[in-house]
Amino acid sequence: MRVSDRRVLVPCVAREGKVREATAELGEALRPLSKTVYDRRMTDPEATGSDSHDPIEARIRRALGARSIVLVGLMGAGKSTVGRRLGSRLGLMFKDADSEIEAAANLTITDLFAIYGEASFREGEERVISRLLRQGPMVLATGGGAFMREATRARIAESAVSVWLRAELDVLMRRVKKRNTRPLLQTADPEATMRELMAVRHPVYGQADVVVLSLDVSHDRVVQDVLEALDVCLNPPVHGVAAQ
Ligand SMILES: Nc1ncnc2c1ncn2[C@@H]1O[C@H](COP(=O)(O)OP(=O)(O)OP(=O)(O)O)[C@@H](O)[C@H]1O
Ligand SMILES: O=C(O)C1=C[C@@H](O)[C@@H](O)[C@H](O)C1
Ligand SMILES: [Mg+2]
Repeated sequence: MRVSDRRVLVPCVAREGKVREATAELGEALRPLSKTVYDRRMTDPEATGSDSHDPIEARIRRALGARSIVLVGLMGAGKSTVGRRLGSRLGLMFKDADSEIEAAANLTITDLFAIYGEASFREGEERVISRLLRQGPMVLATGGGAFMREATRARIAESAVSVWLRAELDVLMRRVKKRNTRPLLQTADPEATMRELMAVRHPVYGQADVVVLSLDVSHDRVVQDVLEALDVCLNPPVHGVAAQ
């Protein structure tokens, strides 16, 4: 089953640490049981799709196979810092597209924008992400604008599970104030700029497979929310099937 196939996969939304399933286009009864769950249900009709003795990290790794986890979202959402911790929980390599672009160009993003302009940065970003996606499985933190590019979204859908780290404006602004290395926010009114970016980008970030709120809580709490949301998406609980 492909995660990008929304006809069969339930998009998941984590709200305030509590993972819940959003709408599924297919009814629950149409979702096939895995052989293991089917066997377990012979003796325990209440059994669900996940095995409590099987650590969440192992379940996710197994369901991912060769696919990567790609984090998307605005500047300050936590893609880099949460992503690194997520990679370490899952035993997956972590890559940050922004750092990879800087390494490839031997320039900072600020200098790349200043010398070559944003359009050239975006082309480089598309190429770097495409290369990284071929090197998975990994946890990949993208730059805030990367998912806005259709070709990049298509590549991510083919070879990864995408996670939108969604944060409120005040949380983002508190976080981005720590550094002045983001060219797009070097404006007279960075908060207004961020608000405009939210209006344009949120509908596109909303195409990600999984949405997790990046709340004003510890990094580790957000990592746990991402793991739980991924688990629900990749290993959906089985409900509503009558006992045999
Ligand atoms: N859950 C969190 N709790 C506390 N601080 C956080 C949390 N998430 C992110 N931060 C802090 O916010 C800042 C930005 O985080 P991070 O760099 O991970 O964001 P990003 O999505 O990669 O955006 P950018 O690439 O623009 O920095 C960092 O200082 C980070 O430590
Ligand atoms: O949101 C954006 O468009 C950007 C975010 C950063 O991660 C960098 O990729 C760059 O500063 C552009
Ligand atoms: Mg980052």
